[in-house]
Amino acid sequence: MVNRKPLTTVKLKKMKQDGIPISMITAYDYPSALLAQEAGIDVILVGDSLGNVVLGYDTTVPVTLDDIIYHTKAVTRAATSCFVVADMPFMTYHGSIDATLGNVGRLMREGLPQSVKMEGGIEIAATVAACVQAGVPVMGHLGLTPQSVHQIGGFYVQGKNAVQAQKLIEDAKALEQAGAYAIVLELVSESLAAYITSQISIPTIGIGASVSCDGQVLVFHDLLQYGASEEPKKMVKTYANIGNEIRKGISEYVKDVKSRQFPQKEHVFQNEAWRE
Ligand SMILES: Nc1nc(=O)c2c([nH]1)NC[C@@H]1CN(c3ccc(C(=O)N[C@@H](CCC(=O)O)C(=O)O)cc3)CN21
Ligand SMILES: CC(C)C(=O)C(=O)O
Ligand SMILES: [Mg+2]
Repeated sequence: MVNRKPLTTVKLKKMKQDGIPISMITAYDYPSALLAQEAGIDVILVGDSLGNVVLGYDTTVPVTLDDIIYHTKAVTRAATSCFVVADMPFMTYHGSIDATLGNVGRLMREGLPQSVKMEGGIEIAATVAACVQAGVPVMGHLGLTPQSVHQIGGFYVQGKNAVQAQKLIEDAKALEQAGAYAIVLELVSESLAAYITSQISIPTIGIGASVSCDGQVLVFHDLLQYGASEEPKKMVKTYANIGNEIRKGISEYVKDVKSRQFPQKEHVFQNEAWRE
């Protein structure tokens, strides 16, 4: 059982200075958050990837603020010492500052995470600054930003030419300037991730962005092979195959039910008094 003092944005920034890598994983419910915490994870992300891995959508676009609040509530009931970040869903932080602060406020009050995450750079810098001024820590997210998949045209490596790379570098600096305390870097080359990491004082947390980042994040269902039996993406290392374990367990159960091998005497209550 892990029992540590709660992590804070201040400590996360100090981890970069001290060269201590930040471990981050997504989780979407009570048991997964509890297991991640017991395993010693630093940061839990209630990612909008729940649209893919929990709700069965093709993209994160259909995920709503209510979806994220519902799952964040479950995660924060379990995560008492991990730092919990919740994704702001598609288009919930692109209206007026008032509307954005209303959405951020609902998520913070109802879901009780320590922080929110937003995709984008210079375009959302003023929004990030407004949230930080309101007392809400914001994690940025650059590189492949899945909420913009229809604009990008697919889930591709980002920052491949000088113009795109320069934009990413400026985005990272703008987020730092706006008061973000960390930035997820998704699907960028090793050298570009290393350069961005060296140019800002806040930690970068990579996914498909090399070991040069200050931390790493993966989707729970990807690293544990929990769910659709598809080829793992290049950026994923699978550490367990719980999908196989679950399939095996359930098929044994089905076999036992069909052959009347379950339940056995030990699973059943005996009482004759009702006859009298
Ligand atoms: N299960 C899951 N894992 C994720 O990491 C994830 C989601 N869902 N949903 C939201 C976004 C989408 N993400 C994705 C989706 C696809 C690739 C992918 O197919 N990447 C290719 C590289 C393509 C290229 O070479 O440009 C790969 O082979 O890894 C990567 C990240 C990351 N996020
Ligand atoms: C892939 C991570 C960074 C994310 O944004 C998510 O899980 O939604
Ligand atoms: Mg996300």
